Amino acid sequence: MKDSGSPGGIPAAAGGSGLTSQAVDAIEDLSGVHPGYRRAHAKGICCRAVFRPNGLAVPFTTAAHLQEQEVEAVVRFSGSSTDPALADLLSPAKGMAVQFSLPDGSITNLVGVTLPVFFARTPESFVDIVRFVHRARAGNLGPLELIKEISAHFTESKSSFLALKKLQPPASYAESRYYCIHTYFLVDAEGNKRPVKFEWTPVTGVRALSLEDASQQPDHYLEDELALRLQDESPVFQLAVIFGEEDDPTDDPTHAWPDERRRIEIGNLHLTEIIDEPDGLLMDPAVVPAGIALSEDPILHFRHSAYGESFRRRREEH
Ligand code: HEM
Repeated sequence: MKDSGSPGGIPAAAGGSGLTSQAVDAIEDLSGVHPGYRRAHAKGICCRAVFRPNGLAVPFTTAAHLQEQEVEAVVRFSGSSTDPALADLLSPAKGMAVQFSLPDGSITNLVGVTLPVFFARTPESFVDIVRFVHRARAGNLGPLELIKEISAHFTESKSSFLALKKLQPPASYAESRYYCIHTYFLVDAEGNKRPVKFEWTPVTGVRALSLEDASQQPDHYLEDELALRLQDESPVFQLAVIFGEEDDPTDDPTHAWPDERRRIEIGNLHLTEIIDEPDGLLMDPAVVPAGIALSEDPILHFRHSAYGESFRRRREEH
């Protein structure tokens, strides 16, 4: 467990190793520094929410927010770009980060995106790929040529870029499915550990726009749409856990598990209202409570220090 009790989940390791700074520098190079903004997923909108667990996770985990008591949460939806001004349509992958407030005053986070797999297997290859993208863009490659080039150089990125190519523009942040990608372990009262992945699915289903419709939307249509929607309704996401089996990799975020794995719905998240971003919000996916353990996935561990470093930089700029 990492820092789950610290205020706002601020990692003690902020400041980071050489590789952490290199990774954050490499992301910054993509569109320059935008003072005060997150170094990735810069553009976003926050909501207040309530998570109501249904008790079906109780045999598998002692995690406080997955028992039977409802907990408050903050949700931040985002576009993946490093540029906070980029139009929604131009950053294809979207994020949904959820921070649960646990009964003992600590927090835990689940961070998802609209792609089922990540493009890098290790922090080192993350840095190589981001630098490669930067160089290739400078050489004026179009988006499809860029994907082709990256897939040719970095075979581990293939599944992720295939999924990216298939992504359609979402109709709404509230009508998209979000994958938390990494493996975590649920830990039961006897200490038994089971590998799982988490997924958020909107109860009203997933809906995309045609390219023609999307091209007519205003630049910030997803934020506008969510704000309007929340005036009339309270969108609901189901949280699912998917159980890994014997040979399913638990340390590789570039690799999806087979579709037929056992899956249970363990609770519903109700979005209630749009709010300003709470001060000090940091969605570190490595902050987990008792009852959940991190897998050995090196990307999951690296995100702890990279998010801390981005947090430190954006806070200093305020
Ligand atoms: C080496 C791998 C990765 C690095 C270096 C990285 C880097 C970052 C950074 C620097 C931020 C901004 C953090 C902040 O200032 O609070 C961020 C945000 C985010 N990342 Fe990653 N990331 C990585 C992998 C992933 C993966 C695998 C996912 C998919 C689940 C993901 C989804 C997100 C989302 C949704 C946000 C926005 C969080 C929020 O709303 O606060 N990232 N990432």
